[in-house]
Amino acid sequence: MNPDIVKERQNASFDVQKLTYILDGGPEKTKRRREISLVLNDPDFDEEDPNFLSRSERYEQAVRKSAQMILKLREYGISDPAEINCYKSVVRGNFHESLGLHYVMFLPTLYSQCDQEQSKKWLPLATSFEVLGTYAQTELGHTHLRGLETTATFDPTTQEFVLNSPTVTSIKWWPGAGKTSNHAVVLAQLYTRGKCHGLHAFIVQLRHMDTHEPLPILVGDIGPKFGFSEVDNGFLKLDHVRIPRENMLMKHVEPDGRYVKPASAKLTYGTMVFIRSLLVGLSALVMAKSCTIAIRYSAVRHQSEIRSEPEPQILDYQTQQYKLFPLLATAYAFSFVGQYMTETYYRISGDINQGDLSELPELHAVSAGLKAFTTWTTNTGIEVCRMSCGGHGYSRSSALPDLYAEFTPTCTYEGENTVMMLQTAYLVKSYRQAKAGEQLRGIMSYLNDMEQRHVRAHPASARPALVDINDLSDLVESYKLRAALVESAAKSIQQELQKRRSHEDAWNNSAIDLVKASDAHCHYMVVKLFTDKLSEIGDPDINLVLTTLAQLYALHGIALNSGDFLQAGLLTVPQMQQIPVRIKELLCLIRPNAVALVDAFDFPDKVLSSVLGRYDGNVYENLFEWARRSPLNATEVHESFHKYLK
Ligand SMILES: CCCCCCCCCCCCCCCCCCCC(=O)SCCNC(=O)CCNC(=O)[C@H](O)C(C)(C)COP(=O)(O)OP(=O)(O)OC[C@H]1O[C@@H](n2cnc3c(N)ncnc32)[C@H](O)[C@@H]1OP(=O)(O)O
Ligand SMILES: Cc1cc2nc3c(=O)[nH]c(=O)nc-3n(C[C@H](O)[C@H](O)[C@H](O)COP(=O)(O)OP(=O)(O)OC[C@H]3O[C@@H](n4cnc5c(N)ncnc54)[C@H](O)[C@@H]3O)c2cc1C
Repeated sequence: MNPDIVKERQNASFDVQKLTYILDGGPEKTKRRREISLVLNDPDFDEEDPNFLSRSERYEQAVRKSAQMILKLREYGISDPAEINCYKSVVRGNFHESLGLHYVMFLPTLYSQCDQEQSKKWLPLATSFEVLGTYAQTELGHTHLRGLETTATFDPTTQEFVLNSPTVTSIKWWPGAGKTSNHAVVLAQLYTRGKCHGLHAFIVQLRHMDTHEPLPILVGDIGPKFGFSEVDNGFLKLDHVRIPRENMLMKHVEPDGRYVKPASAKLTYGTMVFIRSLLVGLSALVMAKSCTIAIRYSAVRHQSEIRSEPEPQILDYQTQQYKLFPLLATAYAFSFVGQYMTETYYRISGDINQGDLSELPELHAVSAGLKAFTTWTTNTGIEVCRMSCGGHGYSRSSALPDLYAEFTPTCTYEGENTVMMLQTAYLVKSYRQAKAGEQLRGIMSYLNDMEQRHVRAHPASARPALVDINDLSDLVESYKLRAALVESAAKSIQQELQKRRSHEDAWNNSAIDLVKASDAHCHYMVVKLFTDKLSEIGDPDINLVLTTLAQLYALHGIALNSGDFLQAGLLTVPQMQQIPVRIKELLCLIRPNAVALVDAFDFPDKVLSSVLGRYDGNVYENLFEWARRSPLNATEVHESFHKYLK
């Protein structure tokens, strides 16, 4: 064990184990997660580092691993969806898998959209992996759902739907598992009796069940990408492909071609809401991994000098702390927001299953906004962690390049982040409702007292200094009032309408304000949920260290967005000048606990897959060993010497 890291652990002021329990949701859950993590000792999962393999080898390795995972899940009797998720994220490490989409999109779509008869047919096939599925929605030319071109036309004479990609731009593009899957959920515009009824989901067989040869359908892999090398993102061109009427999910077409409206057309989009909710938790996980790597490495890396003494640990540099500790605070904040998002998703989808759709718009708005907010923040955070590791952060051995490349598409898939932020129609609607005197419930209820607060851009000098920057509840209140930026967005729309612009143009001309409002709303939610969590934590040592992190998260966010807080008169200039001073004090308070705080995330070394983030801190000898495994070192003299240099 590296002596620096031993010393760091001795300095901790709290019980790491107890904090792990809080993150997991209780000691029982930690125990179970650790039991599941033991699978890492299984020799069947001993693999070469994918960074030393070609794309085709990586794909093959991932398929082998996916198949092994399925067999082991059965062998160990793991069937609870949360446990399957845990098991898979342990085994998968930092990479995605070819069968990932079957689990996260295909199966959930079947679970939520099959009727009884369809469930009876498809669920046994899909859960036994005879049917391997993908989710084909996006097209070469479109992702906006109303604009999708693929058609499904009902033919009552044969009781079939005819699926067609009428143009090049309508070719399905991106769906994972282009080479792996034999079925797809295809999203297409439904036509029956000559009328279009909008987007619906259909199950389409793509490949022969024994030979895996494609049916008369063009299907394949779209080629190498920024990351996701293990995943065979695919294309799919359908040329008047016929499927039985029973393959339409939720069956909205009667045998005579009559269309039966669903309770809400948006239920077809349910799988996206599910994944967006999951991505909040994934952001927390990846931020936590990145911080673990960068903070442990910063504790064992010595460089330059502060005083004329031996080289200090780089974690002692104030600037290093300023780069990393706000991200550490963010990892904790997002962990609690992830827990909230999961609970909210299951609560509201439970109500939806019982026929109560009243909270669907809020679930959609919250999951879309938090997905965008947390993935954007995490994406930039991983890169800060990588940079903070200097040159070694650039090596794939650090895992940070892989974490970045695998995570960055979360800002794009399941709804491009700007587009997701623009799903703020709900916010503006709520604002208008509150202004009209309606009492809002839930997370939007803060808009109820907007009129009394009069939060508007007028001189700060005309306002009382509301905020004690050392008081978390005051900071939460400031974020809440800043979230009233929605008022500016609503006003911008109003002004555009007064200029006789159409509603659509008024919306587009106010889009920057709308995204800002949405961002401020999400930021408020994160600060509030983090602060609320503190009241549940009885252990005084843990409460203290998490309170310090929550204060840092809140103040750092104000410092980054100082213009908003000053403009709205929520803070005075002298208070704003106090914030950097307080932030520096908080960095000093966090410093002795930094390593213990990342230890509490409890990532086994094999899951982190990072030479820099090793628990024992023995970085240099392992970096050397890792480099020696590089395929370029397989021979002492590379063949290119004989071919070109000699
Ligand atoms: C510790 C915990 C660890 C947890 C770890 C968990 C591990 C999980 C691993 C997860 C890894 C995942 C790996 C996945 C691999 C990649 C998967 C990628 C898959 C995809 O990308 S699939 C394709 C996704 N595509 C999109 O998301 C398209 C985005 N576009 C849209 O959604 C729509 O076009 C848009 C922008 C919403 C507009 O919709 P549209 O209907 O065209 O527009 P309207 O203006 O007509 O809207 C009408 C109305 O409906 C409301 N609306 C829209 N969407 C929804 C919805 N989903 N639900 C409810 N309501 C919705 C909208 O707000 C409008 O409301 P109004 O009241 O204003 O009428
Ligand atoms: C790794 C990966 C895996 C994927 N897996 C799947 C899958 O399994 N199945 C599937 O169906 N799809 C999948 N996708 C596709 C993914 O869902 C889309 O890429 C995503 O929805 C974004 O759409 P787009 O690529 O068309 O971007 P575009 O919508 O073309 O975005 C391009 C730019 O235009 C801007 N823009 C677009 N619309 C608006 C607007 N209304 N207002 C303001 N700005 C706007 C965006 O902000 C962005 O800056 C995957 C994508 C990736 C990268």
